[in-house]
Amino acid sequence: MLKLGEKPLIAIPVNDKDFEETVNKAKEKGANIIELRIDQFRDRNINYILEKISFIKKLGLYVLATIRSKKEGGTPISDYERERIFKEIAPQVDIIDIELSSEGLREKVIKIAKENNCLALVSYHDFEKTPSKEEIQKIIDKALELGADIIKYAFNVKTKEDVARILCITNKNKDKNIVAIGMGELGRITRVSGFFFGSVITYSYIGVAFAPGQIEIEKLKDELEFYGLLKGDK
Ligand SMILES: O=C1C[C@@](O)(C(=O)O)C[C@@H](O)[C@@H]1O
Repeated sequence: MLKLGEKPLIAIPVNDKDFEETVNKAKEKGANIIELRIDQFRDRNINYILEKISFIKKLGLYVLATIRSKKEGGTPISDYERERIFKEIAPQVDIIDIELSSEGLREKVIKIAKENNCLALVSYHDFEKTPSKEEIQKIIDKALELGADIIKYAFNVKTKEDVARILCITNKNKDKNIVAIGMGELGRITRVSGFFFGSVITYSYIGVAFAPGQIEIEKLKDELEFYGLLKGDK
């Protein structure tokens, strides 16, 4: 099983366009996790998805399965379809991502993850703002109450105070498995510095960024190296 917190983990989101080329490059460039953004796949046939998972695992990379809801930046897929896909692929993946806002489905998906020895990653995205520290703490506490193994929050950063708030609340919760992301240019710094404050995974990219402020993997690795993070120093 994936060990969190031992060293910074780099996740590369992919869809099924240029899949093998991107995943091979991710392996070559030192990524640890491939996030399958199944919501962006052109084909969501189970065997097609399982082939992708097998390709990733043969390279010794971990698989994070995400079927992002429309309201949090994904594409329109029914909860029934999302549950069906997660059920079918759970035995083969390492982490499953489900939004805190997917009420009803979230409980089922967390149960599916635990029944299949996957880590349940409960995620929260706010593309408008960075909430208050009290609101962020409520997000963390609710995710934990639901049984999350990992809590991810990705907020739109508008000010340096937003950056400070994200890092401080992450530091306050560093005993938990937190993935802290400040989205946008100003938030970019969190994608490296988050590891100093307890964040366990950062999302990078090869080719085209999946979200605002992502850092290309070679530049990210240089920055992690420069700040002594690759040695596991926190
Ligand atoms: O939730 C996240 C984080 C992310 O949005 C980012 O900001 O890097 C990228 C998404 O693919 C992933 O599911």
